[in-house]
Amino acid sequence: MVFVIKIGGNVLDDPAALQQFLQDFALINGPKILVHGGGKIATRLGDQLGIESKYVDGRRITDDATIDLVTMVYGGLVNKQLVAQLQSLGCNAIGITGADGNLLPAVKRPVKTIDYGWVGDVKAATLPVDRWQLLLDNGLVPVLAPLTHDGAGHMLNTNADTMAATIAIALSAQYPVRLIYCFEKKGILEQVEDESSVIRFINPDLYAQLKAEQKLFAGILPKLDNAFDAIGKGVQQVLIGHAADLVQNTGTETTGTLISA
Ligand SMILES: Nc1ncnc2c1ncn2[C@@H]1O[C@H](COP(=O)(O)OP(=O)(O)O)[C@@H](O)[C@H]1O
Ligand SMILES: CC(=O)N[C@@H](CCC(=O)OP(=O)(O)O)C(=O)O
Repeated sequence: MVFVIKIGGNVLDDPAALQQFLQDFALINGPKILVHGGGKIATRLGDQLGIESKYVDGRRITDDATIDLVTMVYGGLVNKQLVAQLQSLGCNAIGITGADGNLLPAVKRPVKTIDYGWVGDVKAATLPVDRWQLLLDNGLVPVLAPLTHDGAGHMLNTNADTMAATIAIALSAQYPVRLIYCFEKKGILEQVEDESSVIRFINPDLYAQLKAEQKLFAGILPKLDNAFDAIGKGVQQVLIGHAADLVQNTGTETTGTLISA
């Protein structure tokens, strides 16, 4: 089993929660990949530099100044701090973006009604699975920043949830894969303020119902879209759960919200 694990911005921004998560991640046996976000940190550093953050449908509008900002923040600061922390825990992390080794080819999102700027779209079919296998077979643990490139010399800002789903889909042709989205809540919650209201299993019908009841909003919507896309394209299991529950969620008795084929 390969674990593709995504860690989101709220946990990255909480040093104690992050330290616990990385300790747990380091202990997972077998091949694993960590995909990280960092939107919240980029927004804060952008504010300090006078670069305003604008989002449409959960995707950051990425102009010239913003692509430089996120390349520095995601590809530099966040990625390398994660690698250093994992190395200190005995985990042989190798920090990369989708541009490195052309591991995650992308195209610049075409302008339709909205111009997202330097934002990348990725497709599982273009992923060089054999090159990922080279890393995994040699015991390296890829730590992937949410950046790709356009093949014409530009970096592209790319949603971390979508990158994790895309990698999981591509690898699922070769391995059983569990995709785990770790964030700061116990799972998809029936009532967002009530951590005891975890919905243990979700399918497209329940998703549509919860959406109609307006029980889901903001970042959880694209996360679920990515999760269902992954299941529809061959990933065996997707788990959405708390970063602090990672150990349990890599076992057989999971907690959090499970979506399975
Ligand atoms: N029903 C729900 N259950 C859990 N989270 C929800 C729900 N509805 C909305 N959310 C929001 O979705 C957010 C998670 O999405 P996002 O901020 O994009 O996470 P991350 O940055 O970790 O990927 C939660 O912090 C929460 O505020
Ligand atoms: C295109 C796009 O929106 N990219 C995201 C990439 C970071 C990310 O996904 O971070 P979280 O998972 O922490 O939200 C952004 O810049 O916010």
